[in-house]
Amino acid sequence: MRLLIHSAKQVVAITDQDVTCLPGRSMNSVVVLENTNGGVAVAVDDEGKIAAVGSTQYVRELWKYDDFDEVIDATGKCVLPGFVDAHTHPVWAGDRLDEFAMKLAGASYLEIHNAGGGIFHTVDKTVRCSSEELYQSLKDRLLKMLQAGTTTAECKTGYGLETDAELRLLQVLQRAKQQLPIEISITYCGAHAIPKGKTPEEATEIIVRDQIPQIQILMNEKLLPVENIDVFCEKGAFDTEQSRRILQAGKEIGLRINLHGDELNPMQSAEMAAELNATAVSHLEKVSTKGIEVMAMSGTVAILLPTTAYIMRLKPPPVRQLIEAGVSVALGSDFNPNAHCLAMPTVMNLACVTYGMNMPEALVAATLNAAASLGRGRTHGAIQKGRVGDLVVIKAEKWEHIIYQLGCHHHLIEFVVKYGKIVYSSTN
Ligand SMILES: N=CN[C@@H](CCC(=O)O)C(=O)O
Ligand SMILES: [Zn+2]
Repeated sequence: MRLLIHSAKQVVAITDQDVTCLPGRSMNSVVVLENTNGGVAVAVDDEGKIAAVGSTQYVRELWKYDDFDEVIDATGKCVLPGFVDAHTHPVWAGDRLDEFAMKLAGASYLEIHNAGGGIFHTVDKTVRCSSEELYQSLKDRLLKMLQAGTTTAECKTGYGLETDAELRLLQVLQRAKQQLPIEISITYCGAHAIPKGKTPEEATEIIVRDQIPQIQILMNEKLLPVENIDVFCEKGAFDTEQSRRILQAGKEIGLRINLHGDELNPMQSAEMAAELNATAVSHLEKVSTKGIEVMAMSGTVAILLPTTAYIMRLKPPPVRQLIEAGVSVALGSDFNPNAHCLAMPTVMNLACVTYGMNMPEALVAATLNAAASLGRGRTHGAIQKGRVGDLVVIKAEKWEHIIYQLGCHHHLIEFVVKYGKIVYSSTN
């Protein structure tokens, strides 16, 4: 056996049902295991899967301490599932500190983007950088995410745009997937902006006729493990019909659809996504009532990104309406040069304070529902027998402290565990 955590004050299982997500109002409560006689334990087997969860007494009847490679005494502490970050853009060079100052002075995101800054600025810096430099900065960011409790992250390309540049970013992500202890779900986001000198139609054509077929060849040869396809469906980027074409082409080569939609303008992205049976749509500040209804029917996960809305001072998405309609809501950090946040505890706090979510809803959104947005709702995001042993141990007697103590996750998180292996310890 790989790992035993015993005597915990609380183990937040999230659910005790056989489910792959918690939609709508069912997000409102999480299953928390407590036991006044010796606390609660979690055992992880040699394959990194949870073998048992229950009272310490019960788990100790099944195995002896000596049966485990590692044992953690969690007396007075809480165990949560590793966080799943449903939306990140982690491979890029340069920063956008100047633009942060411009936005503070009143410039809008689209004004900066349309003037050739924003994503274009980052693309310029990224394409000049070597793959080794890109990998080193990616590694640094992903390890910081891990230290903040994220054990699985969705990671997008999108700062290459041209075919070779996008393929290079996919390769950098693949190296990270092979070499780092954080689990990565790779998303191809070649349709992140219209490359300079091209029309949206030309850019769409290149993606559909050139980029996607090249990715398909590499996937077939098992050289690139891409999972999702993304498009920035927005005025000034790809319109809804161009987005539909690109996403459909991605779906045809076996990618899950996971797009940026209805963020700055109502684009009917949610309606289009539901028609294509998309796995997830991110942002949704401007989603329509019809869009919410059809997302609930198609089971498309709504990935909300409170850091972006906070930094850009956007009106929040209709979170309560999404939840009341029965949509599964997930959270992502949206880590990118515009929203420089790597920590899901901060994201959960923002979701509660700025989006009016309660703490169980925020935790479900950062664990099980985020896992569902990456096709991992059966295996990740909860502490249940048979699921992956991805765990966070915090130094607090109630799990809610990880949300409540804004900016203090470094002081709270004692261990981060991936597949039953301790991959971060605050004492080392
Ligand atoms: N909207 C598009 N993509 C990012 C921003 C990327 C950037 O500004 O570099 C987002 O999700 O917020
Ligand atoms: Zn994004």
